Amino acid sequence: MATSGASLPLLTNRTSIAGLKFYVLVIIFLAIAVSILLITVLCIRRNRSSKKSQMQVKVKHSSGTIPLVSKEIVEVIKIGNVIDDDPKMQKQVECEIEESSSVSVESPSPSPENIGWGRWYTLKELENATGRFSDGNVIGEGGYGIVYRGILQDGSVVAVKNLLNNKGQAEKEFKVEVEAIGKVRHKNLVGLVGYCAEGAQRMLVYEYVDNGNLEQWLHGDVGPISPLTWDIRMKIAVGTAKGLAYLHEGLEPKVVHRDVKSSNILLDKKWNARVSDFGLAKLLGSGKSYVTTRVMGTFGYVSPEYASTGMLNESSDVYSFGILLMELITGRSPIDYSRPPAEMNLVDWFKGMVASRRGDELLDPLIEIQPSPRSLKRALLVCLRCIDLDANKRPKMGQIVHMLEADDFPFRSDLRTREKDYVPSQADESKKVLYPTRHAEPVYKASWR
Ligand SMILES: Nc1ncnc2c1ncn2[C@@H]1O[C@H](COP(=O)(O)OP(=O)(O)OP(=O)(O)O)[C@@H](O)[C@H]1O
Repeated sequence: MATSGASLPLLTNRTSIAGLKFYVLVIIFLAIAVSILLITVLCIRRNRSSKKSQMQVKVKHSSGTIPLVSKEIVEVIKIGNVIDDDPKMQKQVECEIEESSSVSVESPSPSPENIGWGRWYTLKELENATGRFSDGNVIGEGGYGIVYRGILQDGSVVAVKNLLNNKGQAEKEFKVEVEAIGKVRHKNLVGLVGYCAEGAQRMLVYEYVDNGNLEQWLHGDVGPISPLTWDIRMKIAVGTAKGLAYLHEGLEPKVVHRDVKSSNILLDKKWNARVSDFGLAKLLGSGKSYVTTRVMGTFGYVSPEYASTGMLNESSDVYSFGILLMELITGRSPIDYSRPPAEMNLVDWFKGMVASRRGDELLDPLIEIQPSPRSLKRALLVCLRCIDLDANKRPKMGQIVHMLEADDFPFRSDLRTREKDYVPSQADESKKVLYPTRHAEPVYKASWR
């Protein structure tokens, strides 16, 4: 009794904070603490349930005929030249070398009439098209935001990429993307049909490609026999090469994609390849390489010189294309930690197998009908040339198109190389084919368009 009696005057004492009594302050403090706690708990629960429903939606949406791939996108922060080797951290490389000064953060403010190449959509139009961005219309989610399927008022089907707008970085990428790809049209590229920039919202509206992406078909559950036959795989490789050749050689200024990978190769029902996601593309002045202010790409596909120096030109895309072609041949991911250590890195395993003349064992076991040895050798040689450590020795994308299509490649060009550059050993034909000492550059006709 004596104790509580003594504490009462202390509680009723006035404090120096706005002359409030001590007990009032205690009550205010407790109320704030309880509110913060409640808000935190509510936020966590909401977050969890929205993530869960998004996952369910993704499964629902693509469970038809397109296989699912479980994706964990993790950012890898690169310090200096060392790429983090932690397996858990290797899905995505995103290295900030220094803040870009060339790209303005201002929102574009076009009018529907003046953008020329497409349309500026209002938020309302895109809300209507996507059922208010309903979960049922989610196609998937990438590093830049959620992609929705939408039907415009004229009945055309589109993919609406709702960019994460709360990051300055996404705004910059948005502007780069719009300006770089707005006017680009090619049968092997996913066309941008418009965009929306309203308030804080930033959205890109693309043509809809209806048969999933290459990553899903290569690494999803397709059963014991892949629907991607050898011929289909080569068709996808050639189509991708044509799309990239157009970006590199058919535009002025040229465009380097910067994130060539299997999830960015969309497929239609006839297995035509459509290269998507120009979010990382950057316009380049012709004839010069370009030191970019940011290095971006996906781990496993990034060329060594691009990863370490930020030196960017189209040969970085050629390297990534080489990895993609390896992926098509082998059905393996560029980095796969579920494999034995010697096979985790696709490039190392691939080179080792070729060096020990076991090239035919590289073939994806899910391919039922084997390609001809000539066709396989041609593809293997193209891979090796694309991943040449000397970026200057890598072929151009237009040349790659011809190499992949030419019936007599590598045999004719290899013959020329041998005649001109070195005395052939008596080694077997495959060794000669796969290891020319210098790359012959046959004269290619520019027919890749
Ligand atoms: N035009 C399109 N038509 C149909 N599906 C698309 C289209 N664009 C993207 N998608 C699908 O939406 C999903 C997300 O694509 P997005 O390009 O945003 O990410 P990603 O390529 O998976 O990853 P990242 O952002 O790292 O490139 C993928 O499943 C992709 O196949």
